[in-house]
Amino acid sequence: MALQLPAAFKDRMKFLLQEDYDRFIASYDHNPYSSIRVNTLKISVEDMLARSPWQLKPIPWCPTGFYTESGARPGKHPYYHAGLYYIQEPSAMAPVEMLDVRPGDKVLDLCAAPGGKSTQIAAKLNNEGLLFSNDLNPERTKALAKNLELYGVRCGIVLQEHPERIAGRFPCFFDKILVDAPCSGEGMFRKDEDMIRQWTNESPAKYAVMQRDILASAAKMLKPGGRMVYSTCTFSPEENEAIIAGFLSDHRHFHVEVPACSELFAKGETIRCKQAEENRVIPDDIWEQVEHTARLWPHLIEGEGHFLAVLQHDGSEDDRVLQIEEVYPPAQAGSGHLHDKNKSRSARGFGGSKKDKVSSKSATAEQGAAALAAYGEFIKKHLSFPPAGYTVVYGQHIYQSPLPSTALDGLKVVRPGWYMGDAKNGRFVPAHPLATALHPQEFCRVLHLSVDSGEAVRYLKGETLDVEENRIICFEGTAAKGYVLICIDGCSAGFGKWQDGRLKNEYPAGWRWTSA
Ligand SMILES: C[S@@+](CC[C@H](N)C(=O)[O-])C[C@H]1O[C@@H](n2cnc3c(N)ncnc32)[C@H](O)[C@@H]1O
Repeated sequence: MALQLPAAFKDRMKFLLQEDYDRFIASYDHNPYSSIRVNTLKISVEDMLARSPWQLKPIPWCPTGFYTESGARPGKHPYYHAGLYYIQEPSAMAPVEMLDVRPGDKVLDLCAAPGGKSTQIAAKLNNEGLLFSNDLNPERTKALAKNLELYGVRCGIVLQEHPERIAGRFPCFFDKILVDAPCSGEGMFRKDEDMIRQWTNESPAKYAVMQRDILASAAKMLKPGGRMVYSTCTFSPEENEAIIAGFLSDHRHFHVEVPACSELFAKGETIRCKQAEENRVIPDDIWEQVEHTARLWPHLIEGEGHFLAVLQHDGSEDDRVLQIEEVYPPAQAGSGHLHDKNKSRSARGFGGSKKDKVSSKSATAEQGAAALAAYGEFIKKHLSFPPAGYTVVYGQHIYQSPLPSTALDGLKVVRPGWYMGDAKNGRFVPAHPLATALHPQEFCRVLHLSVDSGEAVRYLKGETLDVEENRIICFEGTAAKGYVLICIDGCSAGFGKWQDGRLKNEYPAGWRWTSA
């Protein structure tokens, strides 16, 4: 075993696993597994299998997840830049599969960055419903927002908030909540040696305090009859079974559901956990439930170490909570309103800098109305459908949001919705995330580039391309000149602007292909 595991960690694992310890330690001789999850917002699993440059082997607990063959470099392929798949560790795909997300659900991903599980939830929503993706870490929240944009999410809101503050605004609101908690990361030691360096014998107890608080806040936001999944990528029972046992003791209106695919996973570890929790009186019926939690052990499955618990609220339909449309009746795209930034603690648009931002004072009602009118015109001329939800304007940035901006007042908002573009001098300039969330048939001008011809990579590098007029596919009555949706092997990747045989590249500088 080449990895230097901390002695205290090995002692803990010996106590936890007993006769299975040797098999567990032998798993560190195996390379970590590599896998991708197909982004069904952009491409079907069948189509991805048909055009995959690598051999793909199904992951048993995730119908859209596939192991990649050794030597595959999925991060260096144009399909990655077009958001066709997310590179995600196999075990990390399990929690969302157990959340049972359906189109139309209101879902909260409370510890979401960098967005692996949020993009998985979004694919299950199929852009119908609402996804709140929150994380406390500002840097990680930027990566989260970028990933949601790359993967074509239209119904997402990104927050950077303390869970308790969100709970204050959205009590009993969500149908489904994922708490993929910050943890000591023991299950990731094989994949990421940094996690070993950061680990100390005190880490599990330190994280357990945070996990208890985050889960308690989450419970306040779940509607009666709703479902939560709690997950970690660590082995210590203090952060796993003990958190669930404590939670059930304090929340008797929840029970643990046996997860789907339970036959593939090991049961929760209650014997050792009970011994460790001997100072706390936890009734036997709770320990029986804790057994229904699941452990993904690296010596038993092809993936890294994970834990998950499905927590079902016992409430009934009688405890029905108002639906979004009842609280906030839908409005037409382009008929939104200016957001008063003084009421929001922050709102940064994609690519926006402080310099770019129009202060709420200078963004007068007149300018706001002009911006909205230009946006409405653009939508009518260029899109085949009216985007759902509310049009909200933060400074010069225009978003289409599943909620009106007043619903988010007082919260630290990173993205209030689908970023459509900017109002500049009375004009509307479309933004990159508008393009990445569109399907080819939804935009008035489309240019298809193929990976095989090399044009896709040239576009992703930011090059200007020579393109004959007859290659621009237009809606009836639309001229070839103007904004064009660029698709790579049929999936949207960004915008270009066509005129007189030249395609000006609108792919953002910060996203460009830099590989050789
Ligand atoms: C395991 S990671 C989440 C991984 C993510 N779910 C994914 O699939 O990409 C845990 C995250 O919790 C965030 N975090 C830490 N404390 C938090 C808190 N009190 N509230 C919300 N998020 C928190 C961390 O910044 C970190 O990004």
